[in-house]
Amino acid sequence: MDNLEGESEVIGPMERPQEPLIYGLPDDIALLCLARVPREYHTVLKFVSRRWRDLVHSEEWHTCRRKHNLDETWIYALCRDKFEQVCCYVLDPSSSRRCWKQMRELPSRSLLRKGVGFEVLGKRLYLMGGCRWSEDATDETYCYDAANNSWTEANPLSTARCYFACQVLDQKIYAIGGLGLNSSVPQSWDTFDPCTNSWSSHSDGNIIPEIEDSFVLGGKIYIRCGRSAVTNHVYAVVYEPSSGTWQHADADMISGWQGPAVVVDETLYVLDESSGTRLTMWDKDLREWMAIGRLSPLLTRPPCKLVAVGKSIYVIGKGRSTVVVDVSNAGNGGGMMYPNSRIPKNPSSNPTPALKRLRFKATLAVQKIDSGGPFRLLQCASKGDKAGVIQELEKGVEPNGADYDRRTALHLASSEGWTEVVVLLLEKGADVNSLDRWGRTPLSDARSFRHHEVCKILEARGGTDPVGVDSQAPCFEIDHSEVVMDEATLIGEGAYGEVYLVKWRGTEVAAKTIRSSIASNPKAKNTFLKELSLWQRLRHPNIVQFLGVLKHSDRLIFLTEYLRNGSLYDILKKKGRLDLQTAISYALDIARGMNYLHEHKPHAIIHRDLTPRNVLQDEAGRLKVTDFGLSKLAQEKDSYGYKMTGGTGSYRYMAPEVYRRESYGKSVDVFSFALILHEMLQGGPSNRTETAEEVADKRAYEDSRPALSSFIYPEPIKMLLKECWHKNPDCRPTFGDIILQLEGIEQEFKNGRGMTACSSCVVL
Ligand SMILES: Nc1ncnc2c1ncn2[C@@H]1O[C@H](COP(=O)(O)OP(=O)(O)OP(=O)(O)O)[C@@H](O)[C@H]1O
Repeated sequence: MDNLEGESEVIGPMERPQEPLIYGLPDDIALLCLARVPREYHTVLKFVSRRWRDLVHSEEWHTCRRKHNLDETWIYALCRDKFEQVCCYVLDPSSSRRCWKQMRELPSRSLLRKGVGFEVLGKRLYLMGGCRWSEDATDETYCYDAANNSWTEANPLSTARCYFACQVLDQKIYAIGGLGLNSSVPQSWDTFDPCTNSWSSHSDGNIIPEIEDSFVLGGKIYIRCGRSAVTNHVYAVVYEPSSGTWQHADADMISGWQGPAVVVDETLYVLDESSGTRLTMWDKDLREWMAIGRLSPLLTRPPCKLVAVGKSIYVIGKGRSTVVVDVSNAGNGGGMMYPNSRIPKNPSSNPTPALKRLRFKATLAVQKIDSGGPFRLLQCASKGDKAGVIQELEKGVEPNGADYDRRTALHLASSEGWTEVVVLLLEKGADVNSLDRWGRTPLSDARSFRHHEVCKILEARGGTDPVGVDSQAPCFEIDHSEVVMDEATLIGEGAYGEVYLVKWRGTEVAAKTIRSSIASNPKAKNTFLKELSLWQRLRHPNIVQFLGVLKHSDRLIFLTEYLRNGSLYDILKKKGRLDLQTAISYALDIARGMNYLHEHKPHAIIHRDLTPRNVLQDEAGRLKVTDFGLSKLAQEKDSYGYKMTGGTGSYRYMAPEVYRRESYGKSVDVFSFALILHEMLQGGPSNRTETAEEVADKRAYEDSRPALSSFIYPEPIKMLLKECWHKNPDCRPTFGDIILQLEGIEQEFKNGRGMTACSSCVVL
């Protein structure tokens, strides 16, 4: 607007008549058309012309959008990063690619402040007051205009304050109580009127100190201080605008205000975080608090903040973990409540310190060692990064999963780099040079993973490494004479060649033969051997174990462990649809194996070709992932003269970005995983009438996804699938997240409540 006025002074409307917004349309109609453009595209509009830019910045634009119900609510979250600096994130709840995005520039002076006030008024965001250890409370106020995406210094608060409450009532900002430069600040409040662009100050002895939470209900502001640790009493007061005074609030209503509160449609909701996270609602007619439901501790990361948008409550916890609950669908009764959706956290942020995870694993290992029983290490590895789960486990809930003997535990700990667990196991008598069945010692494992700390510990205790595997080492070679190839039984055929069941030193193993079109091409053979040497360093219960390459063979043949039950493809073909519990348990197996690959150091291993054919089952029923990394070769089909995707149908599981030949990352495997989980519950692939390539094409260019019938897919599984096959790769969860979600669902199932799927929610 300033620019527009300034410009008209120089040029003048008489000299150059203003161009219409859209040629051939009167401006008022053009404005109505343009105002319909969603907010995420406003930046694009601004680049069209100066007039359009000024229009998007103008109050007229804002008023027009509001008048026609076109205005959109975005959520802003003020956070503190690991360097204790203030940072602000924004979320567009209506976007199909919902993700928290960081706002670039914040006023530099407020970056290190604490106790800053933060409030939204119309299209403006206000950052008020705050203090630092080296700076008293300030009255500085900054204003962010969402329309032109810029911060400006605004009129300062009447009173310098920090750690105060902020609310908006009757289009005015209230900055209430907190701490300041003198003792009267906690009993005072300032109001900001945008019409006069000024602050005014007031005081009232009833305002409580140390305000912990606030909300506006029925045209009144409620504030409460922390609960008394002795009496558990909640103390709150309410502001009556008619008299301009603060009075004691309704005791019954306030009694349930035990956590962060939010108002939806003039109804008060509170998230009680005292044990787990429970959503409750104040029924003003019955004058009592009603339990709405519990949110899984796997999904929420307290302490949380609540924000209401329409009928949805956004529960935003640590690390901006966000779940959305639609209160019109939430039902009540206090049972487990599944959020309507979940906003994936920013993939780049992982605030959990590694040490915490390590300690947690060690704790469990100690428990198991002391009780003389076997160990359960893997579950700790995958669960350790969620505070909620740690608490749950510490309360004595056993993780489900496999037990490990001391030797296997030591091998696992060495390859995972669990220093403390390695020390514990050695102290408790584990053999430092115990060989696994592939002839490797814990030191071989630690070296191949470059876990230097673990290597030092093992070397100091006499650890040796007979295999001598390091990153440059060639593939472990197996003497041809040790393998009985004459009695080989053909068990399958894939893109690279045939697979045989053979005996190696008396043990049944799978021998994979590689087509001569690859083996005779030195470059291809080299790449292949490199991939195999990476595979040989991996060991995980959900990864098929690589054994070695046959030495002096005229063909390229490598051996892996033999999985008697065949592939998941065979299982689904034979059994059809799996029951929910089996599907979840299988999905967990795959996710754990994949998580191990994705967390591989120094570089993540991307499978690229995760399909039911590449998931095999052992005799005990456990699923293992195989053939990762090898698909890199298959993509270069022209040079090697063979084709990965057509025959085995990998196109059906291909992420859109791979099909479109765009750059891609780990999340391509998450996409494939979703289709496998979908298939397990459905009994086979969807769109069977179409060719695999047609299916992939539609997924890539028409965003088509398999149907999710409510009769088959319970709500939490639907949610998970939608997240995993999200068209934006950045919005897909990691396998670590997937494991947590699946474990939560599995736990609910095991608790005996079962799941009844219905169209809108899951009743547990
Ligand atoms: N280690 C194994 N133990 C038991 N059966 C196996 C093993 N490896 C492979 N198979 C069987 O052999 C079949 C062919 O395997 P292979 O890995 O060569 O091809 P694929 O996975 O079916 O297809 P692609 O090569 O395109 O990934 C599998 O479907 C499976 O039934």
